[in-house]
Amino acid sequence: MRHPLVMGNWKLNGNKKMVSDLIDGLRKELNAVQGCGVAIAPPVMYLDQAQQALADSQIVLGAQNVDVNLSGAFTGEVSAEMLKDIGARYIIIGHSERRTYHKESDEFIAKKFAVLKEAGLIPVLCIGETEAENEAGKTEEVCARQIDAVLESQGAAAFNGAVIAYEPIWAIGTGKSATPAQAQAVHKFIREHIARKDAKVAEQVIIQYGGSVNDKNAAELFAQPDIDGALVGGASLKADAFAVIVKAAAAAKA
Ligand SMILES: O=C[C@H](O)COP(=O)(O)O
Repeated sequence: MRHPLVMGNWKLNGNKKMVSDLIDGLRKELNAVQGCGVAIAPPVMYLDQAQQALADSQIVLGAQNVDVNLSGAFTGEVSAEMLKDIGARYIIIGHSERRTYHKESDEFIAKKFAVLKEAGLIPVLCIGETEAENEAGKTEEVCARQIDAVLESQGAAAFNGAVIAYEPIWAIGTGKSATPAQAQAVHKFIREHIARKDAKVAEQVIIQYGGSVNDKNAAELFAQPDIDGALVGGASLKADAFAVIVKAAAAAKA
């Protein structure tokens, strides 16, 4: 039985006070929630502060990126071992903002996936199509290609214990979420695509939806059978809104 996971991607936002205030708020709001995994991915600069603030809570630390290299002359990078050392567990890779602004390819992201698995960390593999691809009817083709980069290099078993976040790019930060039916159709396709290689792996893999998830639309998204929680951007910066999303996931999958 899959458990939902709601993860907050803080992106390039925050400062020391905000980290402290937001985590205080989350701890209060989410104190008694059960049945839904919760993670936050603050900017790398604040991971240590966040980990200390999360002590003895059920909220798990995550991170927004990782390098493919483990150590050496790679200025500005952060390794899987460093993330592990600091206490992070869920690591976002392949976010469309990195694919776009940092020109990360499917193959490069697949390498990050392998590095994280090797380190015992949990990849949160973001996939999703642009608006033009969506309008051209290429959503499934794009998602399949992005997943295949991992499937073909590492096999279906690599998705054991991993997380996929389906994030249509046209829905990110736009206030225009995919409808529950639209998202469910793509999630079902993703699960079936993996099931062609390994049905057991496909059944357990957590497939989050991301893209303008908020406290108003979360419940109807989570009511869909293949939507296992969310990767939340903007709404993860407010403790009360994020808590409503987490509680909606817990209630939908109880
Ligand atoms: O990683 C999170 C996604 O990019 C969604 O961001 P958003 O909730 O602000 O649309």
